[in-house]
Amino acid sequence: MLNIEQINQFYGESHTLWDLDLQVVEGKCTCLMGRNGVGKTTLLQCVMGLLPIRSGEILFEGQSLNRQIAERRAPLGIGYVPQGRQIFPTLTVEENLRIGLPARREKSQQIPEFIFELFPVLKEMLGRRGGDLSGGQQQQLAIGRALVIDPKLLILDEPTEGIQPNIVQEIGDIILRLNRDIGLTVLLVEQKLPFARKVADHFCILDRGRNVSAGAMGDLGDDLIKQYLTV
Ligand SMILES: Nc1ncnc2c1ncn2[C@@H]1O[C@H](COP(=O)(O)OP(=O)(O)OP(=O)(O)O)[C@@H](O)[C@H]1O
Repeated sequence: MLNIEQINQFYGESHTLWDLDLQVVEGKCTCLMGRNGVGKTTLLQCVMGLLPIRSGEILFEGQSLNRQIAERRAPLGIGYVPQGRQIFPTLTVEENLRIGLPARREKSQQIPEFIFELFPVLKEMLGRRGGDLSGGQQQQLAIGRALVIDPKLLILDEPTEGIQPNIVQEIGDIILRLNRDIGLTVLLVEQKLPFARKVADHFCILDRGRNVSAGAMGDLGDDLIKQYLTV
């Protein structure tokens, strides 16, 4: 569904992503892993059109995203939950959710009810300002906001970062439900190994901007973990 082919990315003169390939298979959950600073967020931002690539190609459903502006991603069906959530703190929960409505593939003025089935807390807090929510509730809002566009591919950047354990569990269950029951394709960055093992079918490990290993989650063994993931 998403094919990244030989991309190179630079911050100024600093070469950050090197000839990087990644395949995200339709209907599966792929977890991007690696230590801090290896380029995971940079890669997601390239996919979202928020950072330019110098060479290579990013294809979504066979169509090149290289020359498409960032705003085209949502109408094509790519939902994005950025690192740190980036909800609008002074807007209400409802206003945060409504932001995605114009980008829905099937136009609607209504926030889809299934978002409130997944996250009942958002319905209870519709009139609250985003900034007044707890970290876990903000993460649920960020995921809900990405789902408003009715995505085919959901991209999440460290959805469990700084979240209390019971909400981490809930977010894991929701990713599983979206992926396995509803068939949504998922690409996520995740550093917590048990969480990654629970939700993902495939892994891809980055090290210093390169894809150094990829495969089925069941094949992620101790050697790889020791070499590339433990601190
Ligand atoms: N705006 C920027 N300008 C210059 N260098 C940057 C910028 N953002 C990130 N970098 C550098 O690019 C490299 C990759 O960073 P990136 O945030 O993509 O890594 P990451 O794997 O997502 O790390 P983390 O797990 O800490 O979020 C790092 O060396 C980082 O310092």
